[in-house]
Amino acid sequence: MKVVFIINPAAGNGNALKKWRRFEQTIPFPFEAVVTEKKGHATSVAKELRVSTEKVLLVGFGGDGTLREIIAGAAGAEHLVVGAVPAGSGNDFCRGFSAFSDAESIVRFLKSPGYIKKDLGQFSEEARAYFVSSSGIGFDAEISVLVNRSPVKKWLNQFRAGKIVYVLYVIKTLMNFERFQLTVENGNNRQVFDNVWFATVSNQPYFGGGMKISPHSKADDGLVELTVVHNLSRLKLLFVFGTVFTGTHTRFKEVAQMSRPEFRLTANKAVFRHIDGDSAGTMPINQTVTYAVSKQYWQSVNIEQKEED
Ligand SMILES: Nc1ncnc2c1ncn2[C@@H]1O[C@H](COP(=O)(O)OP(=O)(O)OP(=O)(O)O)[C@@H](O)[C@H]1O
Repeated sequence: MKVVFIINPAAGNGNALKKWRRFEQTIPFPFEAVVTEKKGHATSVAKELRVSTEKVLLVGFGGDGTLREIIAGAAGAEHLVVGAVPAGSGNDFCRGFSAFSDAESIVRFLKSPGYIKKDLGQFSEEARAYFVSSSGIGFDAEISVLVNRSPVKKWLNQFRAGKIVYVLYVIKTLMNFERFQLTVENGNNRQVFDNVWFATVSNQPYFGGGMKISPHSKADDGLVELTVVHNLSRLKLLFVFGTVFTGTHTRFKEVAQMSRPEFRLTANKAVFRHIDGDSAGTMPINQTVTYAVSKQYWQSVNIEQKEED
C-alpha cells in the first residue's frame, strides 16, 4: 500500500512542520510527503490520487481542517483510506476517529490493514460544504473568528500562552453576544428557538478541542445530531459551557438535542459559522440552509486499539 503524508505547516499554531521534521526521521517504510502551500491544497492532493490504481493510505499530519480537506478530496474513492497523526491545536478528529500515535503504529496498521466506512456531513448554500466532525453557528464560532483575527495571538503563541487570548475573547463575547432566533425544520416538524447562543450539527461527539458536545453522535449511522443552546443567562451559559467537557450539559433544559438524517436551519441574524472549528463566514440571514449527511462515504483506517495523542 502506498503511503502519502499530507502535512499542514500552519496547523498547531505553526508547530506542525517542526513536529513533522522529527516524525519523518522515525518512519521505517517508503512514503511520499506533501507539505501544503495554502488552504485547499490538501483537497487537490487527495483528488489527484483518485486516479491511482493502487490502494493509498493518506495520513493527515495536522488538525481538523487538514483532515476535512483530505476527506473532501478522497470521499467516494474505494482505494483511498484516510488516517491521521494529531498535529493541530484541537485535534477533535483524532478523538472521534482512529489516529496514529507514532510511526510504529502505522507499521502495525500496514501489516494488517483494516478499513471502516464513515459518514460525511454537508450543508449546501451556493456551493456544497463538507464537515467531518461538526459545523455550527453562534457564540463559539464568533469566539474563534475573534481569536484568529487577534493581533496578539501569534505573539502569545510563541510563549505557548495563546489560551489567554481565548479566555479573554470568551469573556468579551459573553458580554457582547446578541442572541438570535433559530428555526429548525425536519420533515413536517418545525421548531422555533429564541435567544439562541449557539447551534452545532455534529457527526461525532467532540468539538472545540475535547468538548463532548454531542455525546451520542456516531459517525457511521447516517444521522447528524443538532445541539441548540438557548434561553440561558450569561452567567448560566458559562456554567453550562464548563459541563460540555464531560458531556453532562445535555441534562439542562436549555440544551436541546435531536438526531436526524437532515435538518433545515434558518437564523434571523448573520451569525458567525465554523466548519470543523475553522471560521467559515456567516450564516445568511433568513435563508434556510440544509444540513445532511452522506452515509458511509469515506474510508477511515480502523485501528482496533484506538490510540490517543
Ligand atoms: N500552507 C498553508 N498555509 C496556511 N493555511 C493553510 C496551509 N495549508 C492548510 N491551511 C489551512 O490551515 C487551516 C487550519 O488547519 P488545521 O485545522 O488542520 O489546524 P489547527 O486549526 O491547528 O487544528 P484544529 O482544527 O485541530 O484545532 C485549514 O483550514 C487549512 O485550510
